[in-house]
Amino acid sequence: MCTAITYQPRELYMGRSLDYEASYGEEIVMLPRRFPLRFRHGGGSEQGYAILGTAHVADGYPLYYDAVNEKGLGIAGLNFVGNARYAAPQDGRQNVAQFEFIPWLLRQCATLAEARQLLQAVNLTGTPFSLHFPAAQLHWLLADATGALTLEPTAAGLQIYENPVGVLTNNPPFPQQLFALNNYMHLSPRQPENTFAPDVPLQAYSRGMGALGLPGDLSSGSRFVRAAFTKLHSVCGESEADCVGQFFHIMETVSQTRGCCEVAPGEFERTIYTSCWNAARGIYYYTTYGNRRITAVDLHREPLDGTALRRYPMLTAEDILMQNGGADA
Ligand SMILES: C[C@H](CCC(=O)NCCS(=O)(=O)O)[C@H]1CC[C@H]2[C@@H]3CC[C@@H]4C[C@H](O)CC[C@]4(C)[C@H]3C[C@H](O)[C@]12C
Repeated sequence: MCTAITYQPRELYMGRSLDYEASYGEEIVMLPRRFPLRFRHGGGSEQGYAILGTAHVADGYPLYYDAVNEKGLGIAGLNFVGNARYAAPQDGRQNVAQFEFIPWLLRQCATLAEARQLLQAVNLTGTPFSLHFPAAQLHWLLADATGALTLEPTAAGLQIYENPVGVLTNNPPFPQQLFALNNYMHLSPRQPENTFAPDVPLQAYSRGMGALGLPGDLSSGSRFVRAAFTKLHSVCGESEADCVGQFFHIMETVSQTRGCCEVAPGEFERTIYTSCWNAARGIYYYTTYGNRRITAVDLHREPLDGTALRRYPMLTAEDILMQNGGADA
């Protein structure tokens, strides 16, 4: 499972959690403007916008999970197993294999409006990257500071939905996830009033009772509602650190603790990493299951006009500051 959100207290922050039982070996990967990209079904580009995100690099190719470009357009791919359908390559159309979708899009689009335009013509194919990597069944959250879209590849082609809450999880398809919010319209960060039976002496005996009924389990549908409620009521401070910290707090409400979701005997899903980028500044922050210290890679400290990928393996060891009893104590 995974959850992706946008969060825009002022500037736009966007990111995702990746929940899985195993890691493929994720790295923070910067693709510079002049990295030559060849597309599987023809064509390529010698240059375009620089991209920063999480990828698994295979044979020198960045298989991106989520990323942002230097213009602030960002995207995250999440599992959509059982519902994603890709097409076969077709003559006369722009054929893009799903594994090259993120670099293909972020390389050439500066804005959501440009992306929306370009997506009209795309034919997303199920072409596998290699025998080792069959096509992942995904859907995507795509956003810039003007808004967010959900992209779902179906048998009828790529469905493009406005995403007014800026949240995406896995199944069911996005329209059903969004519809489910209707069931929770009574939830509130304020204490409830007794409309149940005013003549019965009911009391709000604990804080937080306005959100009683917010689903607490780990299913996709429940994480969607919980992330939306938390994000939409989130209040955050002014500084970059305040906003980034608050973003990770929102994501903690949907994080997976090893042991609570068994996917095979003795195998458990966990939140392998959580990312958060400041779209305008091109700073990519992340935490991992093992290391909760926020680590960052800044696109603008990289050689943007380069030709070679720049790679930073994710840090996965806990980094605990011992505050007393040190050498100089
Ligand atoms: C497994 C992850 C989703 C986690 C998730 O949601 N787990 C819950 C299952 S459930 O939905 O709740 O049942 C997904 C998310 C992004 C994916 C990569 C995208 C690039 C590349 C595309 C290629 O085609 C295949 C290899 C490739 C490296 C992909 C591997 C894998 O597929 C990744 C990591």
